[in-house]
Amino acid sequence: MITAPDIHNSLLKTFTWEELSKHNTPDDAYIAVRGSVYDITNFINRHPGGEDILLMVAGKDATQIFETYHELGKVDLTLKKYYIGALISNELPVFPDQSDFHKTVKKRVEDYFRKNQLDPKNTPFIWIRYAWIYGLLIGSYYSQYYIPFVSDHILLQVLLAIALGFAAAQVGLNPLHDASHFAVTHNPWVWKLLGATHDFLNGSSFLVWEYQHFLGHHVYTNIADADPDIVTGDPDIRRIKPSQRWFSHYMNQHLFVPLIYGFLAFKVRIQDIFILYVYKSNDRIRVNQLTSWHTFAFWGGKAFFILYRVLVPMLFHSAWKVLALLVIADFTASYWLACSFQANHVVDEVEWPLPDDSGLVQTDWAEMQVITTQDYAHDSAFWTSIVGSLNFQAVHHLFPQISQHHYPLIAPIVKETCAEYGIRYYYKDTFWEAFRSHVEHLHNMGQPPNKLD
Ligand code: HEM
Repeated sequence: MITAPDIHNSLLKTFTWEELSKHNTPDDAYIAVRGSVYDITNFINRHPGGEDILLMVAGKDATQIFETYHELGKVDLTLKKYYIGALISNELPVFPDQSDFHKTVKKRVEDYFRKNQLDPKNTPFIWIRYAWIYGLLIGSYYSQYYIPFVSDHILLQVLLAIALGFAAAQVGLNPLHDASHFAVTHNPWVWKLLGATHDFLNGSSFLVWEYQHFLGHHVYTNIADADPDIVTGDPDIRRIKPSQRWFSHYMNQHLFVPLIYGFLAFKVRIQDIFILYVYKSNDRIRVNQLTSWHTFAFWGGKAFFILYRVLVPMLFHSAWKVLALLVIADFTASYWLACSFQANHVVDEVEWPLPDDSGLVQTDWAEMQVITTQDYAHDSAFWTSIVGSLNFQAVHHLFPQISQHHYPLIAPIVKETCAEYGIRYYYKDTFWEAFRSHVEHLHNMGQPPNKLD
């Protein structure tokens, strides 16, 4: 754990979170870790994990991210060199010092890779998976519109649109997701390029996903007003967390809410623009200045998506047909993604932690990752391969920096350590049971609160 260097108290410079937030550019970058502030401006372009990561966390408290993405204590001495003062207030919830469970599970998993001489991020199998995903996407797109026999039969086109939607979801669940956690190779350029395939092939921003998922959801899982995945209005279309006010239209939400998940992909493409250019924030997660690469990938991706999915096909087919096939593919991708995300966290069994009045979450961060998560179907190679290993969600939340290919190998270590420390591990035997518990959760959250008391 990082502690402030031994400096006389009178020399200690202090920063509020608002002051910290102003130091968020490449020429002036501070971060906070465990209540200490560090000026990392001169380290940014020397960071072995690449510049982009540090530019996203600049001006923020990066405690959990810093501790997750480095081996236990390995880079603490490097960080200490940049110490400049203490953080005296917090923008978002903070967590207690790492518990014994947290340190033990991390050490055991790190030892496992050392002992077996395995590289946590490199495995040839993942490239085979990426190859069939990109192959399916390009093949189903091309044959749907440009191979004469196929493109003359609407039924075949519809089937290929479904295959295209499935492949688009797989891009999200695999290369995009792996790259956003730096879990494939040690090369920041590989992460950048794989991430950009989401911009160009799916029309959705890798950068916005990073802010939402890597900086938001993974740090503040299921914490209301901090986890961007569970942001809701008041009232909203759905009630998913106990802290939300109840309105009568939630009564039958379990019947209609799953139907609207089909609009996810469309919503995200539009929302991206507002997050980066209008609000400059993804709910409570502030967005920093964009690099020229990010600007290129964002606008280049949107333009290429419209070109290859709408304008070029319209040269060969009627507009209504192109739009109908786009909607079919989008609905397939959206349902696939939404259903697998919801089955992991928005379910009855898991916890919905809230910070106390001082902003402190009472549970250790790693323990919180386990108790806010539901796993399923660990024994099914089929489900593991088609949900991008998200059925090992607890392992993924504790060790997002490790290749998904290794999750089945380290899951027993995580489960045993949880059992040893008395930490509940929520598990369902099948995906369908896990998804059913999402629908049950919607049903229960839809009832007037005192009816369930
Ligand atoms: C807080 C956000 C940060 C994240 C998400 C992050 C992420 C990473 C990642 C992914 C790597 C591994 C690259 C690889 O796969 O080989 C890495 C390596 C490294 N990072 Fe960071 N980093 C962060 C901040 C920092 C800071 C502030 C410092 C020090 C001032 C630092 C020092 C290092 C060092 C020394 C390494 C090499 C470690 C090794 O050899 O194993 N990082 N970081």
